[in-house]
Amino acid sequence: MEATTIVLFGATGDLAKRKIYPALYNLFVDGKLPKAFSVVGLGRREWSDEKLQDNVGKSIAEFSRRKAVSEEEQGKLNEFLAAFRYCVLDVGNEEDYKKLLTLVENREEELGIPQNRLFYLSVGPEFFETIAFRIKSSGLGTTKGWKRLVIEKPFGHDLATARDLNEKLSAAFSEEEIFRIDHYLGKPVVQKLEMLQQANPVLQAFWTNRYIANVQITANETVGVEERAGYYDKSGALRDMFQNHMLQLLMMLAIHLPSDSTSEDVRAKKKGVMEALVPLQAETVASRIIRGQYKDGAIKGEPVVAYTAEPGIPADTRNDTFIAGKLEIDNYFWRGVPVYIRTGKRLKEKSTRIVIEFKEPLKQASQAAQAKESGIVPNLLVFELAPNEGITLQLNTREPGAGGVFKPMNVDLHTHRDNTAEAYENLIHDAFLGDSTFFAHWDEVELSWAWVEPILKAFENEQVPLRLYEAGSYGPKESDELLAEDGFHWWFDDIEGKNEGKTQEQATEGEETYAYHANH
Ligand SMILES: NC(=O)C1=CN([C@@H]2O[C@H](COP(=O)(O)OP(=O)(O)OC[C@H]3O[C@@H](n4cnc5c(N)ncnc54)[C@H](OP(=O)(O)O)[C@@H]3O)[C@@H](O)[C@H]2O)C=CC1
Ligand SMILES: O=C1O[C@H](COP(=O)(O)O)[C@@H](O)[C@H](O)[C@H]1O
Repeated sequence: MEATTIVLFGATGDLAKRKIYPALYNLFVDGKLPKAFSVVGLGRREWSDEKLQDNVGKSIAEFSRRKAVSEEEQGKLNEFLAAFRYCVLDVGNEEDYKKLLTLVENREEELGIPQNRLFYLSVGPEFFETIAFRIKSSGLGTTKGWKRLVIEKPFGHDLATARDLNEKLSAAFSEEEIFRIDHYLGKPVVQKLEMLQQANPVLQAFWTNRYIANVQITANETVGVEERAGYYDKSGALRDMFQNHMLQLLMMLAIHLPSDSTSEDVRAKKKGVMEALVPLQAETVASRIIRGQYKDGAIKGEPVVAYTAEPGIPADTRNDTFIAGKLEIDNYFWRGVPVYIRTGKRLKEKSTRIVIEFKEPLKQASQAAQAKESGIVPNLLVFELAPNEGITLQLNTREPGAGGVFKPMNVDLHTHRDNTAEAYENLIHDAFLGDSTFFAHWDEVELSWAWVEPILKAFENEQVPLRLYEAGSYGPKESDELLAEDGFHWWFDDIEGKNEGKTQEQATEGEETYAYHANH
């Protein structure tokens, strides 16, 4: 891996503290950073190099999956911290960039490394354009090595602003140099989706409308708006989660990849999925999309306030904290397979998963009824992203002497091993390598915004009712009805509450299956 200087805008901020420093440290310990690297942290705060190093050390102690406990580990940590320098910079101040350029060049000279520069924008989106412009105008972007831009979400507020931002970034960086982070693409199970398909012809063969009855993508959260009222009330679940993370999961799931696929192939296929996604019309939005907002309620026995009573949220806000939708992909593989997506805040449990429900082989009504009677459930392929990670295939089995009654049995295809790399580690490592497979290409971002545009308009024009749901529930009942109309239901919702407060693992302890609500 080539020697690199990371220029980190937003080095004093929350994301750097919670995600970026721990990720860099774990990569360093794993020997996955370049042998020679340097980090130049930036912010307006009057910090010194030592103050930054001290804060990075604290962030690792608090947030890293690896801690520096032993003397040897402490030595390694000190070696890591020695790579950090700090520079006070206000993004709008041209003079500050000159100072920064001098510092970066001096460091490159000191370490004897080429001018490979990775600019990481961990700042608010209002600064993205200015920074890209200043990187160019100050000469920071004129390197004898390579340059890359890693950029956090949100990428635009709608289609027009996203296009505008992209145009401005393109004046300073080419598409190949822009790495748009969508941290869901860094999640280990999501990265396995690609590999599983490529390496297993049997899965490829079943990945079609011939065998699949429906797909369900869920990202339920228990947290509310947290400290981000200002951002979230202008964003809502649609912009915050659906336009990016949820549609990225859909793309990753729906692509068909031959075993020798390249990064370009993956991106071309993802673009193809977005192009095949049946657009919603103003008249169809209300029948396909459920918009929700949480009322007060209780989560794991603790009372929580309504969204409108959260600090910093206007009492009359119509913002969406929940969204569910029914989508269709009109291509050879997926035509006729409904894809249901839901995500929301203040729901009963944290659960992020993709469920592929396979068709029932028994076609006749009498046989289907008989199958139900005897306990047969559909085959499911489940990708569990959170709170635990795992990939499971649910099959039916019958023990001798059990009165002919079937019961579900799980085949574990992958289980989480402790201390594996986290999303940010995977993504930052790829950015060092220049591998953009798991970053969002502009085409995908543009098509995603274009697809959600009618929903944004319909919300604005109040064409979709705002359904209030109790905090601690699974969202508005209309979200269940969306599936019920097609004869389906959301898998694994713990509606009877028998797994209240338990992790999925605890919930399934001693059971042969984790299909603990399969009979819903
Ligand atoms: N936090 C998170 O979990 C996530 C964050 N993101 C995204 O990451 C980005 C950063 O978020 P987060 O770290 O939470 O934000 P914070 O508000 O915690 O940090 C903002 C950073 O920007 C710096 N900054 C603000 N104004 C200026 C300025 N005029 N000139 C120079 N630096 C400035 C601040 O430094 P100083 O105050 O010293 O100037 C600080 O380091 C955002 O785009 C956010 O949407 C994405 C996913 C998750
Ligand atoms: O990007 C975001 O993601 C988090 C959820 O991420 P996860 O990895 O915990 O599933 C969400 O809480 C936040 O609102 C959103 O901005």
